[in-house]
Amino acid sequence: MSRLPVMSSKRVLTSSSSSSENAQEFAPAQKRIRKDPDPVKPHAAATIIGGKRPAVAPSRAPFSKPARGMGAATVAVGPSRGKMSSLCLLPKRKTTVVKNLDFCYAGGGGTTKRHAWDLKGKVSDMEGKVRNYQTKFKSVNQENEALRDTMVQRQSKMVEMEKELKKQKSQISEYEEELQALSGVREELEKVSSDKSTLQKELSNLEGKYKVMETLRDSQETELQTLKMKLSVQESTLARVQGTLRDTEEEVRSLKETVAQQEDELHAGEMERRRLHNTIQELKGNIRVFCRVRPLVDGGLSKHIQLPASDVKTITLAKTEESHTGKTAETQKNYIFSFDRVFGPMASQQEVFEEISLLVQSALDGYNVCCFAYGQTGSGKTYTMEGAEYDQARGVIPRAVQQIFRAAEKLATQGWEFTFTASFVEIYNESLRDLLYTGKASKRPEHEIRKSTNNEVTITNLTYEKVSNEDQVLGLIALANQNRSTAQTAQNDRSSRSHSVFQLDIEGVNVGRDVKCKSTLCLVDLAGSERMLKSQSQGERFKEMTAINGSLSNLGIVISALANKESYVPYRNSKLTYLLQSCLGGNSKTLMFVNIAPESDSFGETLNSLRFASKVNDCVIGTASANRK
Ligand SMILES: Nc1ncnc2c1ncn2[C@@H]1O[C@H](COP(=O)(O)OP(=O)(O)OP(=O)(O)O)[C@@H](O)[C@H]1O
Repeated sequence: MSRLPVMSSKRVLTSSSSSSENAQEFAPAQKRIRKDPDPVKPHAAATIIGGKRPAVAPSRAPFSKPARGMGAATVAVGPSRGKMSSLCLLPKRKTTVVKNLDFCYAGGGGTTKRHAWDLKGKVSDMEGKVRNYQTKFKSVNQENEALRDTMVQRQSKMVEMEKELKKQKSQISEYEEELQALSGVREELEKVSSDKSTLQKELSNLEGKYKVMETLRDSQETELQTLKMKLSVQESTLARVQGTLRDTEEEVRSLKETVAQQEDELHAGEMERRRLHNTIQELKGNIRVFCRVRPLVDGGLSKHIQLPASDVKTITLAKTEESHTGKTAETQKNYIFSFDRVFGPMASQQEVFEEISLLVQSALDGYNVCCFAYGQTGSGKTYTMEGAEYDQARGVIPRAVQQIFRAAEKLATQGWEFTFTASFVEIYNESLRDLLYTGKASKRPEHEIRKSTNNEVTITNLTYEKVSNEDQVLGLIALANQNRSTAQTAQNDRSSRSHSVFQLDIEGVNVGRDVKCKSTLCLVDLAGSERMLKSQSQGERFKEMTAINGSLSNLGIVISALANKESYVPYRNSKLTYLLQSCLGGNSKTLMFVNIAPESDSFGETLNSLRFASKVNDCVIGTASANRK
């Protein structure tokens, strides 16, 4: 900070001013000193003759010319040369000396002119002149001494001034250094100044922005005020709503409690319904037989089948025989059969299904259910099980599937979750064929029936398709029919001579109640049951008939063994009974349709079918228990 420019500048100015003063005072002296080395030769100065020279001018010199005017005076006795030199140092003094000399000379000349003979007088004049000169010389010497003193003083002053000059010079160099340093400072200053201008620009920009921000802030403050007002309104609304919410929450809580209570009741009711439903089914019999009479092709009524209007459980098969004796015209033999339900030719698909829908419900409740259609070819088995395309003609399988998915949806509201797996298999000549197979015909795999340790029956390499809705199942049924018709083209009436088994595995779980159930709904369209005389059947047809008759009669034997609670039930004797094993055992509900063809020429087969069905109907399968955990 000691190098503040202003202060330094002042110092410089002060010094230079004093220096200049000194210089002014000193300069002339210096000039004079420089001229001095050449001793002044006083031009027109008097030639001073030393003391050695005769004090009297040569006698030859005429008195008429005693002085030379402005020319050099010849002085008889004068100061030494050195003293004269000293005198000549100062021009002014020189002038004075010259004047004096002139005066001296003129004084000599101013004396009264003596006669040539007045030598005494002349000597006296000359002596007077000498005395004058001596006096003058003394005064000049004194003056010279004074001048010398002055010169010495001046010289010492000059030395001082030189010292001062030296000092000033060093000061000047210091100042110059300082100035140089200051030039760096100036650069810095310039930089600082440029920075300053940049900063000023930035500042002005920022000020502009600040103004914008201020405007924005003002508008936002206004907005904030508006929002605060709105907020206060909202807060009061919120407080009101919160009050309402608290009330509502309280209400919801009590409603939830009610709902939970009702759910408990509902679940208990559902379980009770299942129990009662099962009781009813058991009372109805775990194996039930429904008889269904197909209408005649021309729509008329069959004469040999009688269905009493008041009784829906009886069917009478009447046969008129001629008397052997011929005395009476005709004798009529009636075969009366009772079943759980007999459907006449006018019974609709809906009517038939209503009777079995209770069993379908049992399947969802966790009971194995098996429903199969038995009867001669063309008696209406497929119509009963599958029906036709249009809605009212839909058979048991599509209706059962629809009922199951709808019921599952309803049970989902009570916490039940169901998974369904469908399979469709054909048994032809005691071999299994996957009706849901979609691969190449040449790569059709072989199938075997396997029974697991927990008595679950499965078929190897069979397609088990996970389904979650009715349409998916209908798609699979269509695929199965396509597969069957392909096989049928190769072999006439093959579908009549094979059993088709549709199985829907149902698994239900109610996590909330920790309840599970598992069951299988098995819907079977059996092969035609007509007997053929061995003599009339040959080759492949004979083999087919043997297989069909074998499996159907074994079905009868199995049912009979179950009814008699025999220790050994020959399930393995045929593929059909082995496959239906879990649906025919104690833990199952079985429904058999016996389909009747009304034509007179089918009388024998009808009688056989009714006898077979009657035998099944007499069986009471052990009390079923639901597959629950
Ligand atoms: N209750 C019924 N009402 C109207 N038509 C029926 C009825 N039952 C069967 N039919 C018709 O009779 C014909 C033969 O029926 P269906 O094919 O169901 O017999 P099936 O016993 O299945 O024969 P197959 O053993 O050859 O398969 C079909 O045209 C079918 O539409």
